[in-house]
Amino acid sequence: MEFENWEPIYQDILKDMGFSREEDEHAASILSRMLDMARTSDVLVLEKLIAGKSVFVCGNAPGLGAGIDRTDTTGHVLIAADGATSSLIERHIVPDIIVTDLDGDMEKEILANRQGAVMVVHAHGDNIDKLEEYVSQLDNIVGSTQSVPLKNVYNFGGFSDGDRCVFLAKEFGASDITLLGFDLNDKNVTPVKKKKLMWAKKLIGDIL
Ligand SMILES: Nc1ncnc2c1ncn2[C@@H]1O[C@H](COP(=O)(O)OP(=O)(O)OP(=O)(O)O)[C@@H](O)[C@H]1O
Ligand SMILES: Nc1nc2c(c(=O)[nH]1)N=C(CO)CN2
Ligand SMILES: [Mg+2]
Repeated sequence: MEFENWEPIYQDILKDMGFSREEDEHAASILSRMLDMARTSDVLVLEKLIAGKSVFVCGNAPGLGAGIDRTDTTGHVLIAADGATSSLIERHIVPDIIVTDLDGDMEKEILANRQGAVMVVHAHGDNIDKLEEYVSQLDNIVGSTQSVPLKNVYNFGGFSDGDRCVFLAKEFGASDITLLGFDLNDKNVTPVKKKKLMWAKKLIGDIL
């Protein structure tokens, strides 16, 4: 997605959530410098995995486990949103791609990464400590930001991990996208999470 089309939505999200663009941009520049020395993947790897393929995007709603258990995912590309990785790994399923701001079960994400999952690692104003802790432990990393893209830190559109998975699948030309483990009206969540899910509902509704 072109940043000029994403920017007005991003500004609305910042205002609603009370997040700072300056802090997001600071985090992106820190990630960019880290990636100069980290084990990265070419962004074309994502295109190769996704283009023309049928994609399952896994969100971390309580129903994810049951959703996976009644779905045959073989032959499909699996994209896991951060915490959703755990339910997959517990079932010995390795996602092809993990989209993460590094606040899921990182032990499980590192395990999945060692078994081949490409990591789309997101920098924002509130996860600089996580970037410092985990980037050096990961392999096959593509950097992402919700603000202005940099040479090695991309903005595919989307805000929280789940909706960024859907934007990623769209950006790289998935033939179709199926959501598993998404309950965007979940009432058993904190007020901040509720707002994030509301934005996810709007953003996904606009592009799916
Ligand atoms: N009911 C739900 N509860 C949690 N996540 C959900 C739900 N339904 C869909 N999702 C999607 O699953 C994604 C991954 O969930 P995860 O719990 O790892 O959250 P996150 O994006 O890291 O956000 P947070 O900053 O709140 O931790 C979310 O970004 C969200 O889009
Ligand atoms: N600044 C900021 N940006 C975010 C945050 C957050 O907590 N702070 N959480 C997200 C969830 O994936 C996505 N983006
Ligand atoms: Mg997260």
